[in-house]
Amino acid sequence: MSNEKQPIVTNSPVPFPSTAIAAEAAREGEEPVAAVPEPEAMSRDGEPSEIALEPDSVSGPEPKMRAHDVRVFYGEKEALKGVSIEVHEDKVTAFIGPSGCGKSTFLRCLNRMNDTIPGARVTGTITLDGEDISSPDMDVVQLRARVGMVFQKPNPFPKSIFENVAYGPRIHGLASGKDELDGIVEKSLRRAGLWDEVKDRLGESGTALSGGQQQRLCIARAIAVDPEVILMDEPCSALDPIATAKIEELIHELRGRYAIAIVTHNMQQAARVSQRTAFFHLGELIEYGKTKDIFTNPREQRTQDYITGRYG
Ligand SMILES: Nc1ncnc2c1ncn2[C@@H]1O[C@H](COP(=O)(O)OP(=O)(O)OP(=O)(O)O)[C@@H](O)[C@H]1O
Repeated sequence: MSNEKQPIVTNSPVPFPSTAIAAEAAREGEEPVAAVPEPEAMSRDGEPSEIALEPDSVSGPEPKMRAHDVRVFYGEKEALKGVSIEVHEDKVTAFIGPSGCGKSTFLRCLNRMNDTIPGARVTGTITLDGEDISSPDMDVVQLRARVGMVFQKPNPFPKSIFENVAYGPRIHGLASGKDELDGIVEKSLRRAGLWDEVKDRLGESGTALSGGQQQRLCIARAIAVDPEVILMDEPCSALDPIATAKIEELIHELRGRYAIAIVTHNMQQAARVSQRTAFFHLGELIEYGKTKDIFTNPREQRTQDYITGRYG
């Protein structure tokens, strides 16, 4: 068999239902490609790519979030070098690339989590529904409710399952009374695919759940404040294959209700769950496009090398 351009979408180590997700991901993509390559993207022969588009030339529906020329500095070091990309409401966008290429750094830009890192400085523009998230008018607490985050390691509060989910709606004043709060907790746990497993033990500690359940609890916690975007930073890397499959299935179900961006080291996972993929390398966005195209017909040699396992 030829070694070239092996599509990896069929190479799933995780059983059904993720296989079904992969099939859908592979079918996905009749709409125009919202490709926004890094402006300096080079083609395989080293010439500037003819198909590189300026970010503003992208057609199609207005993205939920748009990043333009985003740079991140940790002290003097430029960790992210002018990234322009879009996150769409009805799509899962995967960020892939070798360790240290800036995936998590970029993800954190989308809800200003880098503000919490001493010495980190972000330039460029990121909009949410057209509104600059760095503007003085943007309340960062509200922003992080609208753009929620799920981390690599499940991090439930050391509180009850109920309180883990109720905490956010309570501090954001989303429920006018106990019944409404109960309703939000149930709805969020249902959407996170956890309700049936925990409905009889809501008073137990969230930390007593299995790793996969904890991660779904963290997703329920993010959902409870009614976000528009959910950012996931390697949400399955601490989970076994069965728990991973459940999270992937959940991502599939949540798509459409929330814009989702996911950082993953696992290319099969990116292929299974996403409709758009962005490949980062050494702080640059090398290529961004339909997941199917990135994995079966990448434009850039560096993408091809990465997805075929030549480095990373
Ligand atoms: N808090 C920080 N302070 C200083 N440098 C940092 C910090 N966080 C990340 N970096 C550096 O920024 C670069 C990008 O890191 P980042 O964690 O975003 O990459 P990544 O692609 O998510 O990596 P991984 O896949 O290993 O998690 C790396 O060189 C990293 O060392």
